[in-house]
Amino acid sequence: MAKPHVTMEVGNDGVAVVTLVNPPVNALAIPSKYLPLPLSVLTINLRFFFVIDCVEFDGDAVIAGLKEKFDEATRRNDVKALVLTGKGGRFSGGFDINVFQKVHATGDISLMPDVSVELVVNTIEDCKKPVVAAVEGLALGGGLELAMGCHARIAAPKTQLGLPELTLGVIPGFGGTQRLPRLLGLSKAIEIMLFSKPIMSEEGKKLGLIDAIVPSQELLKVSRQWALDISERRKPWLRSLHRTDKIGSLSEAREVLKAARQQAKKIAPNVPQHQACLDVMEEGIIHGGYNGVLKEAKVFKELVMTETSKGLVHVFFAQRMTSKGKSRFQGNEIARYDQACDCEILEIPKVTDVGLKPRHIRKVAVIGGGLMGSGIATAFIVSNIHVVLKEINSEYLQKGTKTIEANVRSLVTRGKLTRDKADKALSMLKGALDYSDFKDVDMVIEAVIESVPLKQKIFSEIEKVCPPHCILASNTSTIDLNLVGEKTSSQDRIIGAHFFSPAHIMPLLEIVRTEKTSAQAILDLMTVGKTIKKVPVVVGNCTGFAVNRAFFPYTQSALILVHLGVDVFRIDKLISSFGLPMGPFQLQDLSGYGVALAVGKEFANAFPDRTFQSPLIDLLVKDGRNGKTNGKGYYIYEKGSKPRPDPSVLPVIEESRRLTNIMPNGKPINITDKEIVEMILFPVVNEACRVLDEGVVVRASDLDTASVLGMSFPSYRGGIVFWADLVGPKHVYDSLKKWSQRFGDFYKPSKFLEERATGGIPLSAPASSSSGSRSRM
Ligand SMILES: C[C@H](O)CC(=O)SCCNC(=O)CCNC(=O)[C@H](O)C(C)(C)COP(=O)(O)OP(=O)(O)OC[C@H]1O[C@@H](n2cnc3c(N)ncnc32)[C@H](O)[C@@H]1OP(=O)(O)O
Repeated sequence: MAKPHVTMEVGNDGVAVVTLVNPPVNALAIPSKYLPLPLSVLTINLRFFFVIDCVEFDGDAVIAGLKEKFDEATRRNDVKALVLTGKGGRFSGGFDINVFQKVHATGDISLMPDVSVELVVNTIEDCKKPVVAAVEGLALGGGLELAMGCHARIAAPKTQLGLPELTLGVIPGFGGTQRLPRLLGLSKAIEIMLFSKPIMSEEGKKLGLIDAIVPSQELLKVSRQWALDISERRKPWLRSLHRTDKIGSLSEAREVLKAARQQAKKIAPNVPQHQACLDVMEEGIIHGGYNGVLKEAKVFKELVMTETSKGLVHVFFAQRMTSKGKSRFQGNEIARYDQACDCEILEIPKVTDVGLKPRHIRKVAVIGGGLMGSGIATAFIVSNIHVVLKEINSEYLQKGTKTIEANVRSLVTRGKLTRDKADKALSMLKGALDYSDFKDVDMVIEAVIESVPLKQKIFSEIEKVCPPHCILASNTSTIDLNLVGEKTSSQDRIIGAHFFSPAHIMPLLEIVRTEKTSAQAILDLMTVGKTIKKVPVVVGNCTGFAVNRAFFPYTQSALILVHLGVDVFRIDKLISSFGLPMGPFQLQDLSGYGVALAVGKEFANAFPDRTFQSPLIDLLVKDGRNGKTNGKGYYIYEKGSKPRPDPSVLPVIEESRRLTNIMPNGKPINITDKEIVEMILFPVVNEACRVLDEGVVVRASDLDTASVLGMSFPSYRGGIVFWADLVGPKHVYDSLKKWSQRFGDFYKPSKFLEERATGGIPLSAPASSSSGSRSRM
């Protein structure tokens, strides 16, 4: 892998073209002065046992290279003007996020370079010669900020422009909070930054961020000419930071900021970067752009060190790690460093490390057109993959087809799909009432109800009608796949493709392998999973797999608390305040009591020592409640209004409490808000420890990704294992131990947790850090 660098070519026209070279996204890397020696951290958990072995490379990084080339161009008499661009059709994906990770690992903020004044203001914006940015593909974060420091921006069509820094727990740090409002107005700038929503160059042109859009092949030619035109005063020489024309009056700006602060409180109540971003913008409006830049740099550095940034940066890399064969070196604990490619090899054991090539999946059959089946079918057709949807009668088939049409329409309404693409997608769907269309499918995904005999029947039928290469997948969320495939002789083709509802929207795809599933089937499903824009996480076979298994104690513990006398609505409110989209009882209303009962039964069979038997759901059903489906559960659901707590559910809960009779001395327990949250989430951590111990996931960060994408665990907390490590395994262990003595074995700490907590080892440390781990991979 070539080292990140910057090139400069000076043409006969007197224009120096300065090019960022750091594939794949031309991230703005810093001199690797303090980079750790890769091998020193390979088996050590990066976040907790970081060892710094300094090695000095010189002059190879993008930021240092940029300064050097600009200085040279300024000095040279044959250079009249400059064009800044990126190699490989992508301008820049921004500042190198690996540096954040290193700062988090070492706690050394001095690794962050001071770029915003020295490079963007002094070197680029105040350059004695005009500078034009030639932008293509994407200009995100620091990439767009460099472009905004230039005196004009020429873009290729459909270039993505955005400042997504808030998704990493920081704010733009190269002057973006100051220049974006000055270029396109305060309201639009706030929208782009607060929602981290990129715009296309076409919109950028309308708003004034982009000066011209030209075809890709003319980008450099036009940019060179534009730069010469500025130098010869045929075009204006504009410094963004000096502009005020789009900001409006101070009182108008304050009104806009006030409204944005209210909105930020709603959309991001638990994180600091949204309010900080608005404060920094306000500083620039009141005291001028340069002071804004200074405050931005200070706040940026403070935010980098927050737990929010640590969590979000962890999630950024964890998501990209789930299925990667190779990756640039990041010091990941699970990886093997490969000197030949100067990268690390992140393997899915016995899948990505055995030299297989993925096969192309062209046609998929989905069995069952219910909520899950129709969502899955939608995900495939919108990614240009043919789907045969099979149902048992024409009424169900019609219902399934209608749901798919509605799904596709909703994607159009939300701007995720054009009308043309929607029509094309729907033309790729075919309904079927028998197996005649299955003879040339590459994969079948069964998505019928959770019934072992029914699934066994279906799998023995499809084994006969599908071609021998066809992958036979089940969307079961809990049932052992060995059972599903028991009546077939195709165990090597049987695999779990566990989507999360709504399947066309939720990004997680749990790929469940049994001991017999072939590596080829796993690789193919991983590959097609990425094609349909899912994040595939390969997991081992056990009841509930990784996500549902780790999270089954979530509802269980909430139920225990209710039966100990804690109010359901208090629990839901606290869990929402913690950052999950809703509490466990509203979730039960939403997913339906039938699902809760069926899934509960599976877990009770598999883990009888840690299930809590409660009559509550039966009592709710007897009381005419079915959750959201009939508008009445713990909450009342009415069209057009938010769910409202239903006080009439309280006598039903009282009856359930009377029957279980677990309140100490018959009295509700006294408990703090913090303890409620911990009593619900620490059992999840405990189960996650068992999942890690049994090797159900390849690496701890996969469970973090799965918890964020499958359970909507707040990404700014980094995922369930990451969060537990921040809270401290010792605290989790001590609390569970205390509760187990008071409330029973449900809370008993697992062996893995005990070992890690007492040994002072993070839960995310690799298996070799503690003894006795088994693997299901
Ligand atoms: C001071 C400044 O204000 C602070 C900043 O600039 S912070 C950075 C702001 N920029 C961002 O947040 C952009 C983050 N990146 C992305 O959103 C996406 O990667 C992308 C839209 C650029 C490309 O997406 P896509 O084509 O799907 O490829 P994706 O797999 O995500 O990325 C390709 C590789 O580039 C890496 N990468 C992307 N952006 C990166 C960045 N800014 N720094 C370091 N690596 C980056 C990814 O980690 C991945 O590496 P890998 O192949 O070794 O795993």
